[in-house]
Amino acid sequence: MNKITIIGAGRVGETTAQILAEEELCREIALMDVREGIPEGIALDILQMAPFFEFDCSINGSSDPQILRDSDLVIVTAGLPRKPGMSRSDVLEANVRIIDGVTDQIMQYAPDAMVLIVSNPVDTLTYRVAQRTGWDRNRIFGQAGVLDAARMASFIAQETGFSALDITTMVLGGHGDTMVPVPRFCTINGIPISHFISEERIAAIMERTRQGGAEILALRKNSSAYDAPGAAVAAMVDAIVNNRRRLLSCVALLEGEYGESDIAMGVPCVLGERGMESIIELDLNARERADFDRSASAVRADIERLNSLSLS
Ligand SMILES: NC(=O)c1ccc[n+]([C@@H]2O[C@H](COP(=O)([O-])OP(=O)(O)OC[C@H]3O[C@@H](n4cnc5c(N)ncnc54)[C@H](O)[C@@H]3O)[C@@H](O)[C@H]2O)c1
Ligand SMILES: O=C(O)C[C@H](O)C(=O)O
Repeated sequence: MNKITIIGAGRVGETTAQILAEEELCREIALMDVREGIPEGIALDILQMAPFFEFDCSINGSSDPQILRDSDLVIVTAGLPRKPGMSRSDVLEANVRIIDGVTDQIMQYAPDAMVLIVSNPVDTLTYRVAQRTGWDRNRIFGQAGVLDAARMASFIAQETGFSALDITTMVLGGHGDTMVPVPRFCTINGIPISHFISEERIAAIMERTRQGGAEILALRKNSSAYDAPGAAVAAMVDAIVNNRRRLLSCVALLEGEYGESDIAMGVPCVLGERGMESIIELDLNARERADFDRSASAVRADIERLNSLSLS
């Protein structure tokens, strides 16, 4: 891939840029932020890591949206993070106004790009970008399940003492308190986690996963998570850039899959060079289905709130 632009040079944007550079996932990284000087400063700082990490891609920053020109992929991390005690939905109203402006800039300067949304509430904002652009849904998708699955895998690694490398997890639904970790699809080198962990402890890990973002927010106080989120975004970029066709939980616009439409939420997707290439429909059991439906209702409530706002 030639050029990736990150809109929002805050904590998640900066961490993502660092990892993209270290892993040399494209030839050119651009950072854009409304805070003048900040994106330029971050770009210069990351560039000076090049001799240590041995990369030679270019990194530039600007507050001018023209920096978006020629982007193959745009990553959106612009917007407010929640504060302790808030839900991700509490920043919807502030962030949709930011996301609308950013979407218009992407449509003007990078009309052929794919767009990866990170800003919260990520399901509703991915839906919003899809609606506003009208672009094919393979080009518009969000990051949530890759991070949530990594959190669950790290908790399972702590619980069992096994390497996180061997742990595969799956988290579906909206990226909120109703997210749906699916233990039936969680394994340690192919062996179901129920072989190693009691039902009671699995339930505790599922709940800790649902609260994974809030746990970090409570500890960090002035900031929500950004290290693992940056790594999760980079993993998605790697799947696209290298056309790996990885099966990852992504926020995708549903068109009848899982019995849902006119909504975006976390489902297993194939991620490759064309972006969100397809959605895998799993045969959920009654319990999983009920949890998925509950999560869809929570996302739908946010979409209804979004639709009731007077926005241009
Ligand atoms: N989906 C996920 O898994 C996930 C994970 C972590 C964070 N997030 C979300 O990502 C967002 C960013 O989090 P953060 O910790 O980096 O916040 P932050 O405050 O550190 O950074 C946000 C940046 O956005 C910039 N910004 C605001 N309006 C802009 C605009 N119109 N154009 C360009 N830049 C603009 C701000 O100046 C700031 O630098 C939050 O909404 C947060 O909740 C999502
Ligand atoms: O918790 C948050 O608000 C940020 C992000 O969604 C996360 O899960 O870390």
